[in-house]
Amino acid sequence: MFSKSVIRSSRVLARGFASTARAERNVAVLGAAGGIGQPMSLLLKTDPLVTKLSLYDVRGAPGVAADISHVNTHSEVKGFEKDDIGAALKGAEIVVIPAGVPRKPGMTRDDLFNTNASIVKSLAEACAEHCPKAHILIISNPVNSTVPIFAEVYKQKGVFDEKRIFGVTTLDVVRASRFLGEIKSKDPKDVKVTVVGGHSGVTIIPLLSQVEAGKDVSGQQYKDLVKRIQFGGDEVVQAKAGTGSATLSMGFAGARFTNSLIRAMNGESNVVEPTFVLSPLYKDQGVSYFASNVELGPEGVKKIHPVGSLSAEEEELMKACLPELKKNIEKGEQFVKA
Ligand SMILES: NC(=O)C1=CN([C@@H]2O[C@H](COP(=O)(O)OP(=O)(O)OC[C@H]3O[C@@H](n4cnc5c(N)ncnc54)[C@H](O)[C@@H]3O)[C@@H](O)[C@H]2O)C=CC1
Ligand SMILES: O=C([O-])CC(=O)C(=O)O
Repeated sequence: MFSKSVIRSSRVLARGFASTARAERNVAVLGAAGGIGQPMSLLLKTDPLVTKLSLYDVRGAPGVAADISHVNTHSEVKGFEKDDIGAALKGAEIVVIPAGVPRKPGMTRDDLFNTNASIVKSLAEACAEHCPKAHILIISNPVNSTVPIFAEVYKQKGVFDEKRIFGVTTLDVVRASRFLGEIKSKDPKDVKVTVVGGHSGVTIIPLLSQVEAGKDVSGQQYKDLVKRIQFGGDEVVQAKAGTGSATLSMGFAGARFTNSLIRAMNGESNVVEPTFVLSPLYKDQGVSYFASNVELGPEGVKKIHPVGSLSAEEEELMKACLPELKKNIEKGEQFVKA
């Protein structure tokens, strides 16, 4: 699953290992025993760029850690019990957060707000105390609200750094590439679709007009493809029939984003991923967070790319996205301010 540049980067690290210290990259996962947490932690264990993995959950993390620690890669894995979050976060450079409840059929992501807002707020308080400089990768839904919640807690604690808080929207990008590749009979690795906006329903905007393979998709096929990308999460929720939402594909997507960030932290240039961050792009319309292509660097966000030129259809998608996104963001901010 890792790109040629990762393999190159890890070989550089491996070559340097005999004579120089390996770049330490400590990753903590909060919610590590869950449906996403387990496969994502396994993939992180297989990532040569991760050197230490701290697995935390309110239940079951030591067992998951014991299991994963037997995989024969060089990284060290430790599991932490409910009351040990401080120890789990100590020294973490990247904290990936899939803690919280998933959807059941008939629910929207916003229906998760009441439960997950409190979980994310308490985890933000713990991160602010124990690893305020770590990069934070938020997976817990509703991402459009949980990212502002996390940021507001950090502002209150005086440790906010807009460059280090990311909403993980990689699954939308993974789906867009897979679904477009499928209808065009192309290898998804050659079909890179930028997905902008947020992470729920109409706030998800795939920019198909900017991809060679997507330019000529039109009419009903275009509508169906956009709908499938926007509501791909529902497809999985329905198929799982009450037992949860996407976990395995999300584990893959979360590990991919983490790997991209580490490569950028290790000095690789031009590492670009769509992600939901504090953004100037639609600030004038009251939308303070927005997912777009972001160049990553050692300090996190290096450069936020503009969305580029939009087709008439994409302009319409943007009109539907912005008011919904604004509402979701404000709801998250108000939760902490109140
Ligand atoms: N950003 C995205 O693209 C996606 C986000 N999600 C979201 O990810 C979240 C997790 O989904 P699943 O792993 O399927 O759920 P799950 O229920 O299988 O796992 C969640 C884990 O979080 C743990 N947890 C609960 N409160 C915690 C706390 N305070 N501290 C640490 N751990 C805590 C639980 O014990 C459980 O092990 C959901 O909110 C879901 O909607 C799911 C798929 C894609
Ligand atoms: O649909 C859900 O609830 C989980 C999710 O965010 C996704 O699969 O994109």
